[in-house]
Amino acid sequence: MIERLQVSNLRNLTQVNLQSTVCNVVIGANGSGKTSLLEAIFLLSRGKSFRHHQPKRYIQHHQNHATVYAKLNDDRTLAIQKQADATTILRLNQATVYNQSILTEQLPTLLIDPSTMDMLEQGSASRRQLLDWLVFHMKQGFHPQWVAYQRLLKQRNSLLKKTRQLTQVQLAELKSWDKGLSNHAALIHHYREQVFTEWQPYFAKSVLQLLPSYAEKLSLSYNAGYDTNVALDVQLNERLEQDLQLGYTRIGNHRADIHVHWRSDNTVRSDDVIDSQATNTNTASSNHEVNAKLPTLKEQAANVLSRGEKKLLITALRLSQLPLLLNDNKYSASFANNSTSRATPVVLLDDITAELDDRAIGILLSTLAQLPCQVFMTSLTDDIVHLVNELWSKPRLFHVKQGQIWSVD
Ligand SMILES: Nc1ncnc2c1ncn2[C@@H]1O[C@H](COP(=O)(O)OP(=O)(O)OP(=O)(O)O)[C@@H](O)[C@H]1O
Repeated sequence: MIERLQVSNLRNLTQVNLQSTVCNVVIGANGSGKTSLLEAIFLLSRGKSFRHHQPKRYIQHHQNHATVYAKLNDDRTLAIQKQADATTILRLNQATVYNQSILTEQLPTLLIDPSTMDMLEQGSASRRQLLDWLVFHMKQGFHPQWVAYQRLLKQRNSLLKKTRQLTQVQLAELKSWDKGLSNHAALIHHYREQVFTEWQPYFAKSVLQLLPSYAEKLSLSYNAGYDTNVALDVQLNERLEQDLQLGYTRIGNHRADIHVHWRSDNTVRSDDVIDSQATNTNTASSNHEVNAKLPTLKEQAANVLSRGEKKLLITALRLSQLPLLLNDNKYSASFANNSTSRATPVVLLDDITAELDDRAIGILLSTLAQLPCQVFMTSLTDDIVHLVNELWSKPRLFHVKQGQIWSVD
């Protein structure tokens, strides 16, 4: 859990130094710096912003670098410095580290914010990242495979981009990359599929809590990005001509996706049946018939749900990952070996009241309050403070104005 957080030169946060607790509520007007605070924590955990890829966008104007430092409750310290030329300096317990995944492992962050609310309609990247966040934290072997796969994919794509006609030497090189890609792909798919299978019942439970009228109607499916019954290199070989024309690799783990499906109830109530039969004098059907069958409709949930319901669905997708991660033995064991406590996930909830009604906010917060995680939530008003006080003991309340943050208690 983050006990102390220091941020400097990130957007309008010139110097922030705050002591945090399990539940932290950050209140301020539009443009005051609330999201920037969550962005700082996310940057420390993931090495990138959730708003802009280029550091110069979030480094404070006229400054060379932005820095985020956190001291955790077991005295571990984490720090990141991002420079305008995208150079990154990472520190764990004051020692320089060269791999962001080391900090990510120490500080798992889960973001629920309005900008990800169209992830159901967008391309597959954000949905794939959702699954990969879980896989990263639950399967230690996943990350090295993923890094190796990405490296080979990059080489392959730059060759495909360069030419439409391969020389014999290039073809041989491409085939050896494809072999490597195929081996990594099989393992990446294996990890993803395992985690996906474990995730499904947790998702169903979250839907039951957050969207009870859709319980049993919403389901998840995982698409590996290629036909997993055939080795990836065989498929890449078969469609090499098409990839050469496209200039990139069309199939593989990098195209994996998660879909949320909505399925209609295929029965209608008995009185509906009676009503519809009343207009049909020729029918011989009995009025006692209870369940009439209608064809089951199935389509992408995004086409059916309202905006508020979509937000709840995305919240359910993210929130359902936390109890799974916390119940996962490997996740707990990996931290038991070399530290006094496992990493407490940090949930970042931006603009909590946007598009959610009071009932949904109540369910979301009470679900979070039951999980052993740390929460930073932002809000324009203090309407939620009363509820937060009921659910958490000693939450901390912060006010933000023009990049200045102070604790109210
Ligand atoms: N690179 C930058 N340097 C300095 N200030 C910046 C930079 N980028 C953005 N800002 C400013 O930082 C301020 C804080 O933005 P932020 O998105 O954190 O506000 P917010 O409190 O979350 O607002 P809202 O409630 O409207 O979402 C904005 O006023 C913005 O103009």
